[in-house]
Order: sequence, then structure tokens, then C-alpha cells
Amino acid sequence: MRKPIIAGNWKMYKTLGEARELVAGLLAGLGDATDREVVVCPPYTALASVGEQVANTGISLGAQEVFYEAQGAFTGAIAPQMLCDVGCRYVIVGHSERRQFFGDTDASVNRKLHAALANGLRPIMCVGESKPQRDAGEAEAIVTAQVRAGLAGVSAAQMAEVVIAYEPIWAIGTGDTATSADAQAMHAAIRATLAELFGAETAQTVRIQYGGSVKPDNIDELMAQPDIDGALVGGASLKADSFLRIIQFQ
Ligand SMILES: O=C[C@H](O)COP(=O)(O)O
Repeated sequence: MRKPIIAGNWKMYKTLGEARELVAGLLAGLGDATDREVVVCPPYTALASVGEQVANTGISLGAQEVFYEAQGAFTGAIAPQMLCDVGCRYVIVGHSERRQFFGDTDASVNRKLHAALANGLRPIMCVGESKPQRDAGEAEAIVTAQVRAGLAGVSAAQMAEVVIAYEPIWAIGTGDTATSADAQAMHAAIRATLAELFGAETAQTVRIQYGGSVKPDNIDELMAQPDIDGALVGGASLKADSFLRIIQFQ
């Protein structure tokens, strides 16, 4: 059985004080459910503080990005060990905003994913097509190619640590969610690709999140799909009440 994983990607939001307030609200309402995993991914500036706050709670810490080198003259970059140092368990790689604004490619995403794994971090690797690509009927080919390239050189054993997030770019921050049927179809295509790469048994164990305008009013339907194993949530993770409702999907 795949344990559902709900992750909040705060993107470039939350000062230290705001971060503490949000996490306090989450901890107050979380309860002790152990049948689902909860992750928050604050901006770098709040990682250490939130890391202390969530230590020994039901919330895991994740970062939004990582560089693939261990150390060196890489101004502005953060190394995998630095993320471990502040308590991170997860790190997002290949988010479409990193691909769009910061030059990430399938090749650099693959290097970051390997660096994360080598340092004991669990990568959440994002893939997803643009609107023109979907309209042209290329969505599945684009997404499965991103999966293959991003996972190049990864072993079946390492896949136990990898989470994949399918995020159609046109659904991010737009309120325009993929229908649960469209999302399910893409998740099934991703799982079929994983089966080709790593074998059917391993493919059945890999968690695939959906991301793109996940809200309290659509999470239940999305999570009811057989190949949707969680959500990567942006806007609706910035308030405790809406993120708690998403965590408490039926
Ligand atoms: O990482 C999260 C996604 O980009 C989704 O963002 P959103 O929930 O604001 O659409």
C-alpha cells in the first residue's frame, strides 16, 4: 500500500513570524493520523526555524530546491547537506517555476535528484505539460519523457525514496484544476512508464502526487482516483484551515 503524502509548497511566501504562526495552526489541528504523511516546504529563510518547530511531530520538513554540488563557489546556491543540517527530509526538484524562471532542465533536475538521494533526502520530482502542449495532444509524451530523463541512472531500490508530482503547468495557481479523470489518466501513464523503467512491482510502490489548484473542495475527488497518492499544494497550503482540510481528505 502506498501511504498518501500531502505536501505544502509555500513558494516565495511567509516571513519567519508568519511561518511560525502557520505551523502552530497546523500542529494544533493535525491530530495523530498515521495513515498519511504531511510535509511543509517553506522558503529557505524559514527552514531552520520551521525545522525546530516540527521536530518530533507529524509534519516533515521539505525544501523547495537544491543544488547538486556538495560545496563551493556557487553564490546563492544551497547544498543537500545544508538541507539535512536543518532537518529536511524532502526536497522538491524540477518544479515548473524553477524550469521556467531559473533555467532548470531535465538534465539539471536529474543531477539534483541524484544529489538529493546520495545525501539521504527524498526528492519530490515535478513533471507537467504546458497548455499548448496539452492542446496539441502531446501531454503524455512530454510528461513521460520528463519522467524518463529526470530518473535516468536511478535504481529500482532508490525509487523507494522518490516521489513524483504531476503538475500540469496550466493548472498551477489558476484555479483551473485538471479533471480527476484527466489527472488519473496521466498518473496511470506515469506509472506505466515507471513499470517499464523499474518493473511492475516497484512501479506499484512509487507515490505520485497531483499538483495544480488543489483545494479543500476538490481534494476528495482527486484522492479517490486509484493512481493519485497525494497532493503538492501551493496557494491552499498557505492557510492552516485550508491545508488541514486537504490533509483530512476522505
Ligand atoms: O507546488 C505546488 C504547485 O505549483 C501548485 O500550486 P497551486 O496549488 O497554487 O496551484
